[in-house]
Amino acid sequence: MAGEAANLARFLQWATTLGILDSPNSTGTLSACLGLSMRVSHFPEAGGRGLAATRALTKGELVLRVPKVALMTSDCLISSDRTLATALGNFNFLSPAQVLCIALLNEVNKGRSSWWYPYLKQLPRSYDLLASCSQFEIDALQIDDAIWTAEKAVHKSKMEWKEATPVLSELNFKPQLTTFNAWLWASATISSRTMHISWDTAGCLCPVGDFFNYAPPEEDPHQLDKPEATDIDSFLTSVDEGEKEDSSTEELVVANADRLTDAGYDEGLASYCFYAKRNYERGDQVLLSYGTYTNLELLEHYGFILQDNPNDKAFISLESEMYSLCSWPKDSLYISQDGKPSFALLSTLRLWATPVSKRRSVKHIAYSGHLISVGNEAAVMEWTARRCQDVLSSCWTLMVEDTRLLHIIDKIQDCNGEEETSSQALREEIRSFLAKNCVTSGAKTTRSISRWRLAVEWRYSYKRILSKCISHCAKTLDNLSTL
Ligand SMILES: C[S@@+](CC[C@H](N)C(=O)[O-])C[C@H]1O[C@@H](n2cnc3c(N)ncnc32)[C@H](O)[C@@H]1O
Repeated sequence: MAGEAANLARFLQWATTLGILDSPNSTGTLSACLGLSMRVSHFPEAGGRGLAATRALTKGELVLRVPKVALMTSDCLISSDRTLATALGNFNFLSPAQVLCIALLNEVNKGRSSWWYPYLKQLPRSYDLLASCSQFEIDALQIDDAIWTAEKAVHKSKMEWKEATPVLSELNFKPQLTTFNAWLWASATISSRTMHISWDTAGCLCPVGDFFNYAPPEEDPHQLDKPEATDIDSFLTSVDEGEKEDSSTEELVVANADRLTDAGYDEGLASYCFYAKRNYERGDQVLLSYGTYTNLELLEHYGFILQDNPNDKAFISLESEMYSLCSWPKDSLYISQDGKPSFALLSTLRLWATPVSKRRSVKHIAYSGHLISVGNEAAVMEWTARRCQDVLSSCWTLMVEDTRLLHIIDKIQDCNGEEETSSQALREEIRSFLAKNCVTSGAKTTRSISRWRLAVEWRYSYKRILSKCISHCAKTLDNLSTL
């Protein structure tokens, strides 16, 4: 801990000399890069190390400026290292992210002699991104879609590492920096800490700017959802309105493409600039929205999830005919965090539940988000609830068991020993974890427990969405039965 504090102090001093500054109005030489608007603090429940406001901050205010010279980019690392430039020159098939990974490891390999040493020293030692998960941790996700995503992430990392291996050898790195674990560390650093820049898709590492923890964007103006039309008023309206233009799917696809951020590189100021996304009181954690992410995406790219993520979604497998019926993109067919089917999913299900011969004539109603008929709506709700229930039943633990398991994992983390449980499924899962981890070192086990916990938390949050959806369907069916 003392070492960590010393590393942080040295890093902040270094950052100050580079002109990183948390006040846009200060002039002259400052003794510290932070303190005027924010300070480094610890938020155990919301990201660990982060930035706290040292005064009231106003929404839109510039709270941090990181000059270009302090941004770690592939360009700057390569241009200052001829050996690296030559080695990379022989392997021009590598992606920008692979190049940045290699350049980052190259700096780590230099140790104290790296100009970036103070920055490198205070980076996290390990991460909990999906790509770092063992098969046990992946299986703990329980849901096929998530397991597939995690296995794909591991596979992708392995492939990228293998492709990069000849360059790592050519650069004569210390053996421990050529391993897959070292690669995972570098790629997780890049995935979870880089900021967008227009001149390199790999982004840049932004000292101090990468201390901001995440909060989801307040609202997502690009959501595909439209107002729901499940009630009888909108049903009647839709019948009165008659034929309407189909909603433009193209527009919706384009709308989902760009991400929201409250930071960006400012050419005029030649700095990366961070703005307060809302008003903050002194002591509040100052947060940044890295973008709009589901919990699975947060886990994949950043290694954490949010208990209450307004952008979380559950994807359920649909009949193949459903995908071909609709022109919405696949990723718009989901159940939202509140348990309601997305606009596109509901429209698709309504069309699918219509007899084939009638689909053409009701397509415009379905695509404008309106209920087609009471019978159709009831069929849609019954199908949706059944599909959600099937997924829940296919999981080897119930939600209540997941909650219990989280409690047990906390006890294991606190070294309080074993907890009794009457659930056979939980006993199996705990036994399997202990069997796989008893031979590994303490630090490794701690990481593994933390990733196992994340997987259980994730599956619980997914099941909660499905269970909310079942309640939503039951409520809608109830309302329909009174019509
Ligand atoms: C850009 S860094 C933020 C600073 C980081 N906490 C640090 O100590 O350097 C992003 C990482 O912080 C953590 N993080 C950020 N926001 C979080 C949140 N709301 N909840 C939990 N962890 C969070 C995750 O580990 C994520 O990968």
